Amino acid sequence: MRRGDRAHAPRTDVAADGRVDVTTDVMVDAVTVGTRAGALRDDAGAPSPSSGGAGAHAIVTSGLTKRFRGGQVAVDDVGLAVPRGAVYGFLGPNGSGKTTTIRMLLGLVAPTAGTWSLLGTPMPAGLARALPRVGAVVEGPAFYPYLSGEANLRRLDAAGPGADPRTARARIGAALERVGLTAAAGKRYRNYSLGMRQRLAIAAALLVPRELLVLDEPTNGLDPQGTREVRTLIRRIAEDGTTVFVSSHLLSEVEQMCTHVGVMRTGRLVAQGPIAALRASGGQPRLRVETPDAGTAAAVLSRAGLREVRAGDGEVTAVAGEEAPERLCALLVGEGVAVRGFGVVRPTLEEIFVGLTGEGFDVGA
Ligand SMILES: Nc1ncnc2c1ncn2[C@@H]1O[C@H](COP(=O)(O)OP(=O)(O)OP(=O)(O)O)[C@@H](O)[C@H]1O
Repeated sequence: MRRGDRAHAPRTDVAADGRVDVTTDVMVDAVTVGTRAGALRDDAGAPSPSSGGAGAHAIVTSGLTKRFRGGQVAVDDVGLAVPRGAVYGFLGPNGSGKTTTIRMLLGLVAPTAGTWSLLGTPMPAGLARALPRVGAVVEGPAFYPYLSGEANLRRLDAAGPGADPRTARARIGAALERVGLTAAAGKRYRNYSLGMRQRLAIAAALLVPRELLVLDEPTNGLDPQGTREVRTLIRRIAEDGTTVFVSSHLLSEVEQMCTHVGVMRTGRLVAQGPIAALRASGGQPRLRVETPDAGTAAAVLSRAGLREVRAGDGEVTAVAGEEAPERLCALLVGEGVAVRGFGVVRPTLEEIFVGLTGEGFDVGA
């Protein structure tokens, strides 16, 4: 990962506060961040929507923009690159433009500017060709409360394009099985928990084989149990080879189930890349010592050659470096430091985002 490299078609903006923001159309297997310092990425070629993203990407957008009547820019120059096989977390606070982006991707609303491709097919010309390979739960299908889950799927299946009635039973059975609702197939929809309802919606999207599944906030409003169920299901679907593009306003959730992340803030994509690369970009792990003797501990660690030693109230931190933690612990104790807690901590994704973008990450806002 190199700081300062510029991704494909870089554009430099100077904001009113003098902040220099280098953003890019798209990125590939790397982290791209709009930061004060500039873009951050690995060296890689960039996919382009017009070439269908070179086939390696399920979604590519370039300069995707939506300005609503009245002038509000909901999505501003967004360059997504979603590799095939990824579970891509589209993260951002409420109102940051996630749903509008998803609606544009699926052809539900026309972009004001920009280009995009789905499964290697330039849009919107290829919508009819690509959409049958894309499952989506955006607004949620309308289910009848008095019908069972299975009966609801039967209705949706019959209405689906090209559904062969001879294979409907097997198709519905497989979809229910896939989302873990076989045992509850005969139960009325109105008696389903919220988690079961969400899984049924996903089953409806999977009635035919899909290469890409797009889910808009699938765990919104679910209790912890329902959230776990949906998270597990998403992982399983991805293991079967389907690319999943899932929006969320919860960083912890994205961290738990996604391989890649794109972060939206006020309509702009401010960071994007594999979670592992993003984590690695956050710097080295830090040693954290809880002690009432912070001054002494800091001196001992400095003498031991540790960098960035910081003494706070009841704790000392430093870059962990090469030294074995157990040796450092023994050293501290040997110097008479009362060690109450000792560990090596990695920066959280939230801390990394703040470090990279220079802004807080208040996704709950
Ligand atoms: N049809 C519309 N007309 C005008 N403004 C709109 C319209 N749809 C969305 N917006 C505005 O665009 C911005 C982005 O909304 P969007 O729903 O895409 O965000 P989001 O990140 O999905 O948030 P949420 O999770 O709350 O839906 C918001 O300020 C919203 O009020």
